[in-house]
Amino acid sequence: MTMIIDTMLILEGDMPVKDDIKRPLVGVIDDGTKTVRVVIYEAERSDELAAYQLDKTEVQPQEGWWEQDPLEIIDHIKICSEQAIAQLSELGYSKEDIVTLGITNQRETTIAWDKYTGEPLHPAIGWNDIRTDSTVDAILAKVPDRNKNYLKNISGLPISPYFSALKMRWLKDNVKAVRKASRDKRLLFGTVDSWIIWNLTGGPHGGIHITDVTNASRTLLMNLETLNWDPMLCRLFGIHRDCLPQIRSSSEVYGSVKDGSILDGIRISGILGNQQSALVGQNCMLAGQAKNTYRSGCFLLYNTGTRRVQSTHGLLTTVAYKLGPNSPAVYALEGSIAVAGGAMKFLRDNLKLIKDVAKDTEHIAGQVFSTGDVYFVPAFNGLYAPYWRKDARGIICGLTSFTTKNHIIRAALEAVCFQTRDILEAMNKDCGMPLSKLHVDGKMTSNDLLMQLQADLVGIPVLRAQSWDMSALGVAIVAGISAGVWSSEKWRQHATAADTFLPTTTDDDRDARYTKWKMAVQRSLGWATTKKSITMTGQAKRKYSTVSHQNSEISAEANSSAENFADSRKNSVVDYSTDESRKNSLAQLDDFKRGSFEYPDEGSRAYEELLKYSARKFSLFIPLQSQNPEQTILDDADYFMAKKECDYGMCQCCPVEKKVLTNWQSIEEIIENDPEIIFDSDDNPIIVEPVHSDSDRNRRVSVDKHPKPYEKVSNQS
Ligand SMILES: Nc1ncnc2c1ncn2[C@@H]1O[C@H](COP(=O)(O)OP(=O)(O)O)[C@@H](O)[C@H]1O
Ligand SMILES: O=P(O)(O)OC[C@H](O)CO
Repeated sequence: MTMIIDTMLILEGDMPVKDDIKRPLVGVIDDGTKTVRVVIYEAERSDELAAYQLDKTEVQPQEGWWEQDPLEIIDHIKICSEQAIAQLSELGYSKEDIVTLGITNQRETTIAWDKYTGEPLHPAIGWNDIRTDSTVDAILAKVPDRNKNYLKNISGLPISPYFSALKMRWLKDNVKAVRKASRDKRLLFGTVDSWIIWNLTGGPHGGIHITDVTNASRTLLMNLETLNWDPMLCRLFGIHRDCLPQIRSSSEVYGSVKDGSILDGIRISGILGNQQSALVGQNCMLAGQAKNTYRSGCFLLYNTGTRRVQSTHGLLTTVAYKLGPNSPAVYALEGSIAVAGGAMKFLRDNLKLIKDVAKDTEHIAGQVFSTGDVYFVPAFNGLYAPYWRKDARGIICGLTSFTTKNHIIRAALEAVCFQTRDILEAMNKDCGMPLSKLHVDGKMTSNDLLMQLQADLVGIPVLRAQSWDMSALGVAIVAGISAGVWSSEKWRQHATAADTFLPTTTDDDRDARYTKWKMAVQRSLGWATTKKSITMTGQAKRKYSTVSHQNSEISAEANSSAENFADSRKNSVVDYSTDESRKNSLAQLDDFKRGSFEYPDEGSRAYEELLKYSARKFSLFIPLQSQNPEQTILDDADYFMAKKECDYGMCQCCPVEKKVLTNWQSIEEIIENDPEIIFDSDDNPIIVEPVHSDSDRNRRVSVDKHPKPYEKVSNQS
């Protein structure tokens, strides 16, 4: 084959460029949950010219906690950039051909750092981290009816551990260095896009502290209408605006790289959260178009144009993109699924059922024709949309003596498809119009079996994108548009799906299977009990009683005996590590008429032993106030679930208005009347409460009123 070379374009020593036309290049930094990638595109082209990626170190210091090293992200970016740029020379390009950079990133993951030293003050708290369970409860306690949707009208989001405001609050409450930096006015907060851009543009030496509307819309601090930090939300979560980045559009020139790295001098002109970026990459830029990205999690975004649709079925309202400072924001409804590909890694790493995620899931699950009625709900960190149940936990149900690992692996794949159907059902209800086809992307979509199952279980064609990585492409387009090298119109012609999977099932089959899935979901709800979160969050010393189901009254006399018993044991070292000693300790408790039990001092060996073994072995721990002499474990779970339904506004019994209404006046009141904990110069907590005069007590606080003066009430060391 003869290759025609355009000598005008080729410098001595260079290899020919693709199509013999040398185009400007657009670089993308894509920080995902598990990997950092640098991709380089030719402008107006969806093919990757060069790419390099590195895996990140996953740190799970406790159950449910997911941390990342912010400095590793920056180091990986440097290495990936060097490696990707090195590939360019073989293609007749050089670094100088990169005219601009776009940044796309895992959303919600939160970093706190010192603006003068650039040091991270804590590892990044991952989007899927649920350490903030108790922070959520504390915030819910402040809002009427503990309604998790109370802030949805302003922010588009429910109050959930998923979003950054909760992570920021946790950092301020739990990390001394963060509190100190806040007091010294050195604290900067940001999602990963902000951290990366601040570092690229100079860090402590003039780095710019910015984010874009898509990332900001995932913090629970941005007002969806003003597209700015909402003063009420900032006060409710106790986050000072000075710590937060400036919110910019998704497509404009923000500045240039000034970090001495290989990228130095290149301008940055696009930022998009990775799911919004995939929406653009999939060319779903008209209202009514939707895409689903299957990676560790799975995220279905439905473009609603410039209209902000308020979901009443558990979806989020989020900013899809804003293509320039003067362009209008385009919004989307989002269904977020916490665990999709993550379940495959669980099968590989935890259950050891497979060795290679990509090969084995498709091959092994394909050896059976169905799951044999097995359902797998991978609610490892609770369930996101449309349920928003942080108390859900993973289950595999329907096991029989015929079940094999093939059925379980197939059930894990189907779980991704059923969760997608959950989202589509909610979207149909919110938008009133069923989706006619589903555009898909993400690494998992290379699994043909999964794609066919998806079409079969949702009953609409599934259109797989040409490349799995639409997230990187999306931000390349918006960065290219603002740099004047990419026209979205021209690019649209390239945006065709590679494969289509058509449904092969009947409506009845599909619906019967889906009904069973919902039964499985029901069974996963309410599983995480208070006992569990105590173990996970390290909250200490609460009074619990071990409950025997035949046991009835706890008289005042019994209580006082139990207290004496508890007092006498509080500081003694108890060994709970053997069955015998646990049995003895329980027998002793029984001797004291199964009364209240005081936890030993936190940090003592007895305490550690108790946490270690009680979670697994003790019959049941529930708070004293909730005792019900008649109850069985199942009754207790039912009670717990019914209560949560109401708390979370998911029940049928509460009126709809109650679930979505946000009353500005009462938010103001909540903030005004909420005692706040601040810290003195020695880092001792001081509780301050608003000063109330008698005449204040019955008066509603008006919206535009300045905060009341605070009075120091007590010192707690
Ligand atoms: N062929 C496949 N079949 C099923 N699951 C897959 C396949 N390929 C990748 N996965 C899963 O998809 C996810 C891919 O995620 P990836 O895009 O690498 O990272 P991120 O965590 O940054 O989203 C992983 O959790 C992996 O288990
Ligand atoms: O990196 P991913 O694909 O896991 O994306 C995570 C999402 O942005 C979380 O909202």
